[in-house]
Formats: sequence, C-alpha cells, structure tokens
Amino acid sequence: MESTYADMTLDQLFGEHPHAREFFSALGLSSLPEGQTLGRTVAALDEELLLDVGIERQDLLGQFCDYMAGIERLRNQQQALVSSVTVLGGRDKSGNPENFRLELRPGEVTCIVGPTGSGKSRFLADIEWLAQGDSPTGRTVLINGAAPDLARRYAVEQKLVAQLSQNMNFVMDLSAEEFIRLHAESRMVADPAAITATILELANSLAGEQFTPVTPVTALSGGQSRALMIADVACLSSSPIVLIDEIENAGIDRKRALSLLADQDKIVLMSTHDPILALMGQQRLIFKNGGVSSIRSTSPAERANLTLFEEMDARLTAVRHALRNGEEIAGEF
Ligand SMILES: Nc1ncnc2c1ncn2[C@@H]1O[C@H](COP(=O)(O)OP(=O)(O)OP(=O)(O)O)[C@@H](O)[C@H]1O
Repeated sequence: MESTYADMTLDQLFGEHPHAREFFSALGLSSLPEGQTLGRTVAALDEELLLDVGIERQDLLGQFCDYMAGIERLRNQQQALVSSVTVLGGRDKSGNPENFRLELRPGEVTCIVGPTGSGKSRFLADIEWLAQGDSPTGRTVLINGAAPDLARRYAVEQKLVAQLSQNMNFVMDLSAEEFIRLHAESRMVADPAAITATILELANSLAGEQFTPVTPVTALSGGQSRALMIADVACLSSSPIVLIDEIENAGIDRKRALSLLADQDKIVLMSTHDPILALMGQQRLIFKNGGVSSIRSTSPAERANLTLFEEMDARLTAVRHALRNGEEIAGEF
C-alpha cells in the first residue's frame, strides 16, 4: 500500500482521496508541491519541519497508510449500515401497477429520466420518506432487504438520506467557512479546521466561479452553493444515500461531483434532463405517467457516445465562456 501511495502525485492523491489532504494539514504540512509524487515529497521534506511535527521521515508514509486504512474502515462501517436499498414498484398516476424490484448498492449512481411531470421528484421523495406503501405511488422502500424501523424514518440525527435539491437558499448570516466549520464541529470530527479547508477547496474546484472562505453563504451563486453542499455531503455527511434533483445549469464540474459522491460509497440517485449526466450513471430509470416504465443499464456503446457528447459539451462551454467575455463567436470553437 505504501508504494501505491508513494508513487501517486499529490494532485492525484488529493483528487482521488479528499481526506488525504487532512492528514498533512493536521501535521501543519499544508502547502506541499502537488506535481510531485508523495514518495519524493516526503524524501524532500525539511528536517526541521519534521522535527517540529515530531515524526520520523521513515514513519511518515506508514502513518499515512494507517490513517487511510482508518478512513476505509469508517467507510465500511457506513456501508455495513446500509448495504442495499430496495424499491418495490407501486402504481403510476392511472393506478396501473409498476411491477419492478430495484436493488441499489453503495458506490452506484442511478439516473432518473423522463418528461416534465412524469414523477421523477416523487420517486426521490418516496426514497427520502422511506415509503412503506403509504405515499401516493404505493411504493415500498427496504433497507438491507427489510422494512426500516420507525426510528430510521423519523430520525433527525444520523439521517439515511441526504438531499441536494435545485433550489438552495441560505438564510444564515455566516461565511462559507463558518457554516462548514459549524457542521464539522457538530459532527465531532478530529480536526474541524482541516476538514473545513478541504471542503472549501473541493467546492471551489467544482464551482465554475471561485469564492473565498469569508464569502457569506447568502452571497453564493446557485452553482457555488451546489458545489459547497456536494463537497460537504461527500466529506462530512454520514448519510449513505444521496438524492440529487437536477445539477444541470449549476455551472459546476458535474462529472467530478458525481464521482466524488460515488467514491465515498454513497448510493446516488439523480433526477436529470441532461443526457450527459443521464449516461454517467450505471443505470437509468425511465419514467412515464408517474411510474417507472423501464430500467436500462448504461451499455458500452452508450459509454462510447458519452465521450463524444462530453467533447460536444466542452465545445459549447467554450462558446458560453467566449459569449460571457464579449467575444465574437466566429471561427473554430
Ligand atoms: N405514481 C403517482 N401517483 C400519483 N401521483 C403522482 C405519481 N407520480 C407523480 N405524481 C404526482 O405528479 C406530479 C408531478 O410529478 P413530479 O414532480 O415527480 O414530476 P417530475 O418528473 O419531477 O417533473 P419535473 O421534471 O418537471 O421536475 C406531482 O404532484 C407528483 O406528486
């Protein structure tokens, strides 16, 4: 394991494992050269710096591995909490039975597509509510194959489901840093300052437009709030299920946001009208008239098309930027 981490560059390491950064921040080693491998970085660390943090150079990688193994254990515990979510079909708006049994596992992204008003948000609401045949759709949600107990349905702490919805309005008079730090402290993490810094950095890497730690949460744009909440859910929330009601048009790096959540072994369900997002999931549910009309796995051919659509999207993004900069939209884009 030590050599795997040692051979990764720091930007790779921090990109794939957001928690890795906290280990170094907690040691006071926050400004590390990100282009270098971890092994080289450790070899080049100043002797006095190491003396200050009280750690031997040869022990640093081993301690880092222990820390990462601890993070993995925590993740497994969370996974043990919810190893599957099963949704049993109910009925569509006309009362026709849906006849499906859907099993969702940690680390999977499931997309929900269908025309406006076809019941996508209702489906997410059924999961959020852990419906037991008692919602307008008559669907039933099982956790680990069984009906969840009442405490789970009404829990305010340790909620199973975190929800990211399209409209996010903050009403608190706090800066982004204060807001996240309050959350970190309430979750009693070992180093709230370090995790707050990680979340703010991650959110900025997802958001199109940067914001600073002192930006009031009420002044964040839609995309920035969205990015902040995604980073927060990925790093701080213990909820194993994440429901996302549309992240298109939010001006954030959608692909990274999704893989970040899936990498944290969350069960991700996302309602979307965006074809790129719809093909990013492992499977998609197609809605009609309030019911699931079919379930499709993303095929290899669709994945190949996704690459093409992403290139088209990148071109359109370039046009959008050029328009915003007042440029003429002519020639190659
Ligand atoms: N199976 C159902 N039985 C009864 N009512 C339903 C059913 N499914 C959805 N509805 C109701 O239909 C309305 C529209 O559904 P919903 O808001 O979920 O659509 P949507 O696909 O999310 O639309 P949009 O894409 O515009 O957000 C809601 O009032 C919802 O409660």
